[in-house]
Amino acid sequence: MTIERNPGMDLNLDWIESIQVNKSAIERRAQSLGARRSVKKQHQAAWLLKAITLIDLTTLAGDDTELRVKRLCAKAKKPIRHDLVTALGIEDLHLTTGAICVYHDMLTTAANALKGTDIHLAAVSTGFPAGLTPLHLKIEEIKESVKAGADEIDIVITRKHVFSENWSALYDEVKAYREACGQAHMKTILSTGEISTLRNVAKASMVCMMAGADFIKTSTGKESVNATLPVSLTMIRQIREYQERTGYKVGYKPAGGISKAKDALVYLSMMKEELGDDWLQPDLFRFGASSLLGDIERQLEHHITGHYSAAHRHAIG
Ligand SMILES: O=C[C@H](O)COP(=O)(O)O
Repeated sequence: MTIERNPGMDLNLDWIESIQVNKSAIERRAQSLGARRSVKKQHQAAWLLKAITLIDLTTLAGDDTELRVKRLCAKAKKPIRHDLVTALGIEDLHLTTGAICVYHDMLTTAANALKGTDIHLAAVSTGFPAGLTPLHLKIEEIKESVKAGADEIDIVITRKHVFSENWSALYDEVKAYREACGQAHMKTILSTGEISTLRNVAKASMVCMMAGADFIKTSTGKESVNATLPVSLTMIRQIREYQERTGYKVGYKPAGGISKAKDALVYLSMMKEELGDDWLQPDLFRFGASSLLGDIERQLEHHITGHYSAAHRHAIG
């Protein structure tokens, strides 16, 4: 599947001001998604394998080392143990994660380790996680990361533009980042745990898409509240609205605190039901996660005892 890049559009403040969010309906829907079994038991292994292909395998710690990043890249290339691959009969799938996500300093190490693979390389940027460095330095940081091999740039927005509802300032900022990214895909992190209301989340999502975001992403993973289902529903409904109005598909990346396989399945069934199968592909959906893969591997181990059948592999394609 080839996804056309989001070209963005002129900021339409009337459109932004008209955005409403029905908080109680969103919360009800989130509750029902979380409460029911998201994927039938016999299909779970196939969906877990699919989830692996959608992970931006992440390390964003102050004590990151080249060795840690090399190990992470090795894991991205062979995300599950050889004995599990054999037991599942999926040697021919050449399963990998969608991307590796690191700080700028680790890009060269990661780019070398990922050479010859299709795994994307994402860099967090623009003064991640707070985004409070001067604008010209943030633009320079993006350019340096693209030069160092990143083909995806995860930018953070200036939260005060949201608090002050200064939508044109947010639009100009994100548009400048978009230009600096060049051919690299841009994921726009809203830090939804810090921008208070679902209405702010919805409006900021739309402004970022108008400014040319290829993905909108919930969180840095450093806020006290990260990805949640109500926030996700709010964001993906704006993605749907943007597509209905412009014809362009924008991707979604929930990030931060997603560490359980069963939560990943809830996210996947939400995407399928709300936006359709296109949003189950790595071009339009990623999990930003540092520890989800470990739990998926553990759950796959349980499944080997009987529920997996090669016939379910079509769900991965
Ligand atoms: O963008 C990715 C997040 O920083 C990962 O957060 P996590 O460590 O809570 O999975």
